[in-house]
This record gives sequence, C-alpha cells and structure tokens, in this order.
Amino acid sequence: MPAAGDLLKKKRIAVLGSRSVGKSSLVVQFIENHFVEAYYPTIETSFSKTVKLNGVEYDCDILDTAGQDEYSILNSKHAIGIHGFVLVYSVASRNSFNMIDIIYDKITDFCGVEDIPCVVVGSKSDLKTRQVQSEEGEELAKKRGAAWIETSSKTNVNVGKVFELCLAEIEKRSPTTTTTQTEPKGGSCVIM
Ligand SMILES: Nc1nc2c(ncn2[C@@H]2O[C@H](COP(=O)(O)OP(=O)(O)OP(=O)(O)O)[C@@H](O)[C@H]2O)c(=O)[nH]1
Repeated sequence: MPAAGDLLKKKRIAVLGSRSVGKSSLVVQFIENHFVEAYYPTIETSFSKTVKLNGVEYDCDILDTAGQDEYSILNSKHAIGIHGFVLVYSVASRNSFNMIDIIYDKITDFCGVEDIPCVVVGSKSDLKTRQVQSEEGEELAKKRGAAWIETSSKTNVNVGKVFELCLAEIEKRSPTTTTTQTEPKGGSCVIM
C-alpha cells in the first residue's frame, strides 16, 4: 500500500481547449521531446511523467482531451479527480481564446468552486499570424486568478514551464502547503 505522502505527490492534470489549438503537441513535446507537425484529432490520451519542483518529485498523470466547443458538455472525467487544469488557446485564433472563459465556467460550475488550480496557455507563439495579444491572455488569467504563459511546442518554448506552473497552482491551494495560509482555499475538484 502506498504511503500517504506518495498519494499526495500524485497529481492529475487535464489539458482542455478548442480543437487544434495544440494540446497534444504541448503534451507530446513535454513527455517525448519532439514536435508533431501533422494534425491527428485526439479522442483522449493519458500520459505519465515525474516532475521535480522545489525539490519535490510529483508523479503527474496528464490527460490530453478531445477539443471542446461551446456546445460540448464537460466530461466528468475531465473534472472529477483532477487536481489541476491547463486551458489552451492558440494566439493565432480569437475563437479559441473566447472558448477559455466558456470552459473555465463549465469547470467551476461542475466543481462548485470559483477558484480552481489553473494555467491559461497561449500556444503557437512562434506564429506571425497572431490574433490574441499577450496582454489579453495575461488579463484573462488575472481576472480568473490563474497563471498564464505563452508557449511554442514547435520551437520548444516554455513547454515544461506550463506543468511547473500548474503544480505550483495546485500546491498554493493545497491544505498541506506549509505557507502562512491556514485554511484551504478550496479549488481542486478532487472527488475520488
Ligand atoms: N506553428 C505551430 N504549430 C503548432 C504548434 N502546436 C501545434 N501546432 C500544430 O497545430 C495542429 C494541431 O495541433 P494538435 O496538437 O493536434 O492540436 P489539439 O489541440 O491536440 O487538437 P484536437 O485533438 O483536435 O483537440 C498540428 O498541425 C500541429 O502541428 C506550435 O507551437 N506552433
């Protein structure tokens, strides 16, 4: 039987966002260190990786999901038992940026809490055909109390940082965190 500490270090992260924003490319670059040029729509894939943050090793399960749109119903698997969320838009797609608020609301409605451990990711930052400015992404994340970062899976910029930020957001809200915070802020939708 695993020790309690081992269970605490196991974190499940769901990667959500519109179709074709680069969710799989982000996860594959992070896990396998290469870029996939071709587009294969994802059904659902789960990956595991150990991530070290502040001297602590986390055993991460990363769930790469099928792209969502405004009509998709949030799959309970993408919220229940999930510790942290990575919400991806493409900086080259205004529509995908607009979907972030919609997905965020679906998660908070489902979880019944406003404050969820989340990183908002502006992907494909290497593209010149930008439709979303950095300040807009930053502003949206700030409004939601989430972390924010821009990445390029193609040129491998900030890919690892996404998952470090996500773990930091999870830890911030963890009741076992040894900070001045005494009360858990709630936030993780962990109903096992
Ligand atoms: N230029 C550029 N293209 C990217 C980047 N990331 C992904 N792409 C391309 O965008 C397309 C879609 O990428 P995917 O990773 O399959 O997107 P997805 O969000 O997983 O798509 P769904 O599974 O349909 O939800 C592919 O052709 C990728 O090669 C990036 O950082 N830069």
